[in-house]
Amino acid sequence: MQPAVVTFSDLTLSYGGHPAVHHLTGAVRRGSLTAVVGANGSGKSTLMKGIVGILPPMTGRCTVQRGLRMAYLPQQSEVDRSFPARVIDLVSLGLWPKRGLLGRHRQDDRDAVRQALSGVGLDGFESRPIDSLSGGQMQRTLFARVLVQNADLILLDEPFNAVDARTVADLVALLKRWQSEEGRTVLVVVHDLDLVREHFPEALLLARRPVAWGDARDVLDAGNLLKARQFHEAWDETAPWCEPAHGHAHQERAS
Ligand SMILES: Nc1ncnc2c1ncn2[C@@H]1O[C@H](COP(=O)(O)OP(=O)(O)OP(=O)(O)O)[C@@H](O)[C@H]1O
Repeated sequence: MQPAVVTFSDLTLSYGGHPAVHHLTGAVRRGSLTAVVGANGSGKSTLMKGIVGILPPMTGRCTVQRGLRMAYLPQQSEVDRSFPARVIDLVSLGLWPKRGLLGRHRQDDRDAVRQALSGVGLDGFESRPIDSLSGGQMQRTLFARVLVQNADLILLDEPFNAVDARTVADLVALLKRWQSEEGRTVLVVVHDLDLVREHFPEALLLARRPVAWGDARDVLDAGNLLKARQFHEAWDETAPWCEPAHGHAHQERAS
C-alpha cells in the first residue's frame, strides 16, 4: 500500500463554531486519484481549505506529509479575473515557489510556461489578457499554472464547472496523466457523478460527515447516495455543535 500523503484524524472543520465537515478519519494515499462528491453545502470546498491549511481544524487533525509540494485550484468564482494580467503572467505565478515573487524568470522557466500552455491546448495565448478568455480557456490557463507548479499533491475544486465537453475531456485526460504516469496525488471536487464513475478510481462522499470513501463505483451506489441525501436534509444549519451519539461517523478508507 502506498504511504499516506494526507491523514485525517477525527477532523472537524467549522465556520464560527458551526461545523461544515465533521469527524473525518482516513488517509489519502500517494498516487491516488479521488473525487470528492456531495450535495451543495456538504463540505467539499471546506475540506480542500482544511487540507491547504486556510482553515485550521476545530477539533481533530489534518496531517500533510512534510515537504510535500501542493497545488490548489479554488473554484473559479474565487479567482479575480478583472485583475489586469496576461495569460503568461497568471501561469508564471506557478513558478513562485521555485523563483520567489520577484525572482527573474530564466529561459527554462519561459519554456516551462510555454510547454504548459501547449499541454492545455493554448498555444499562442501567452499575451492574451485574462479578462478576455472564455470560461473554458480560463480553466485551461489555471491548469497550465498547476502544471508549472510541479506539485506532488494537486487539489482542484470544481474544475469542470461551466466548461464544455471537449474541455472536460482534455482536462480529465491531463489529470489522469498526472496520477497514473507522473505518480502525483490528485483530489478533485466533482458534481458530475457519471464522470466520476467513468474516470475516477476512488471517491469520498460527503454530507458534512463522511458517508463513504473507497472504490468510486461502490461509494456512488444507490444506498450511499440515499444516505447522503438523508444526512443532508436532516442537517440543522444553525446547530452549534454535533451530538456525539449521532455525529461520530468515523470513516476508514477502503483500500
Ligand atoms: N466562509 C464561510 N463562512 C461561513 N460559512 C461558510 C463559509 N464557507 C462555507 N460555509 C458554509 O459551510 C457549509 C459547507 O460549505 P462548502 O462550501 O464546503 O460546501 P460545498 O460542498 O463545497 O458546496 P458547493 O457544492 O455548493 O460548492 C455550507 O453550509 C456553507 O454555507
